[in-house]
Amino acid sequence: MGIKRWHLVLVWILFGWVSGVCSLSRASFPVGFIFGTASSSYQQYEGAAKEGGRDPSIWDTFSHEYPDKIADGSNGDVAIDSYHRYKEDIGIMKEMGLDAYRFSISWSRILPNGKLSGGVNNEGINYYNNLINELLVNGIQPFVTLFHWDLPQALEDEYGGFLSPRIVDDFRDYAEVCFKEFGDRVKHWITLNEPWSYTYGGYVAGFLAPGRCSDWQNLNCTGGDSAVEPYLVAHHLLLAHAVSVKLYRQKYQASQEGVIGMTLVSYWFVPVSNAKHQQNAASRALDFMFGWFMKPITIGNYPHTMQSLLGNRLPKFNKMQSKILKGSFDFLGLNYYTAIYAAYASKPNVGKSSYLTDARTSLSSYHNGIPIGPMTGTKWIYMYPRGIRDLLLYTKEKYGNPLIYITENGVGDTENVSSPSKEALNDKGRIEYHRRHLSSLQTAIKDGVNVKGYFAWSLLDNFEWASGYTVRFGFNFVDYKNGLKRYPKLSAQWLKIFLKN
Ligand SMILES: N=C(CCCS[C@@H]1CC(=O)N(Cc2ccccc2)C1=O)N[C@@H]1O[C@H](CO[C@@H]2OC[C@@H](O)[C@H](O)[C@H]2O)[C@@H](O)[C@H](O)[C@H]1O
Repeated sequence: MGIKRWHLVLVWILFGWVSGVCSLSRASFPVGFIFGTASSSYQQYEGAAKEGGRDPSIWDTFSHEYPDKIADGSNGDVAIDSYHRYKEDIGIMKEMGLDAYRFSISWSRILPNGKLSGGVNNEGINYYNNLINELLVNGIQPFVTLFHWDLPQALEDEYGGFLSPRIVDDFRDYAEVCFKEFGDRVKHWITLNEPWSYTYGGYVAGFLAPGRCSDWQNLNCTGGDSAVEPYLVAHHLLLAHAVSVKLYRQKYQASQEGVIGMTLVSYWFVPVSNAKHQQNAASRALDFMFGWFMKPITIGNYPHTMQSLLGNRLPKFNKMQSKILKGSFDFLGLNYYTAIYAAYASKPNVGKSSYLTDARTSLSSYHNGIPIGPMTGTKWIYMYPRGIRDLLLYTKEKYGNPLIYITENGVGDTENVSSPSKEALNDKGRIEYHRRHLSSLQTAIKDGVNVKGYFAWSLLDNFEWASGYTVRFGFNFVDYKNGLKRYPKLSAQWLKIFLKN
């Protein structure tokens, strides 16, 4: 029986698929596409919590006062000691062939008591100058986040941190010190990392600092109101962002020629069926997580769904605030980890409101007992690579195709490995996760999404907030029991080859 035409077509398709998937490399992406890794100051990379003139952040307080809220009762006092080892770590980045490094500045290392009036800590300025200079001499671009959740404790004590509008001017003053001191060499600024996570973790569910939520939610919080405080905190985060972008554009951008944006995180929400009310539920879920911040920085106001469902619980922007918020980003940082099913949920019959139920949606990683994607080493991350493309296409279509950098994507291992064993370094699951997400990202680029870079979370294992050191996201293993020695995992070798070709 002769080879039929459709046989040839099938072979051609299979060959194309195999060569596409297997030969994915830097060359699969546009020339100039930036590949990097991401990190943050307190959470993972700095340590030296009490050294170099730094004063406590809310994470120093939270991890020391509530060790039971951290899986292994640990903290970031030493973390992985990048404060002293940054040259070694930059050597690892160079060896891997990375183009850029995203890190955050510790606010309380620059302004120990949070305010400009309290004085600038020159040891902090020196540390970050050394870090930035070492990156640049090694041909690595710094992408700098101003706020990655480690608020100076002094501001939390004085006026409740982001619960108060007073934070807006203090954040702007802090941002200006950074623009002045580092802006001649830092050309990519990110004002906030994941304002949703800071708000949700710190004021809705209470598992992140400062650990606030409604008492009736029985989540062992330190006080708070999950129906009101999250919307106040988010409002002040947005205003702090907007006044800092305005300052940068008015006073520094012309001479320093950098760009500034914000990093948002979102699930991709999959409706449990095509029924209209289920599709609307998924859309509402996106508004309450992504649109909550993306809409204000795009058009200067909150999503209509939030306005109609929340009424007076949602603060309002005045004309001036709306004006400075609208278009307050040159690029969007987008963090994507996983997708989740969204279903319609009726208004809860308990009289109490909470962000947890305000969107009238029920979220689950399972539908009819089937997970949304293969499980991974991290309990809330199910492999759903098409979600990065769907979220990018949604952003392109709904928010005017902005310039985007994927500023975090990654997966953690939770095996209780404590030594750099063969098994611990053999992280095939991480290779599969990143390869599949990069393949999906490549498709999104072909679909016309304006994405110019990808930062993996994370270069090194590190302190993972409520999970402490029990979850490992690094391409490089850190031996916490033996001098924080760094060991490349299999994924580090894979990424090095990916970046070379
Ligand atoms: N983890 C987040 C928040 C993602 C929100 S999506 C999903 C929903 C949810 O409730 N959680 C848990 C959560 C929410 C907020 C913060 C941390 C963890 C999610 O991660 N973002 C980035 O993820 C990275 C990996 O997060 C880890 O994920 C596994 C968790 O067990 C661990 O505590 C967390 O640090 C962090 O290291 C970065 O600092 C952070 O920017």
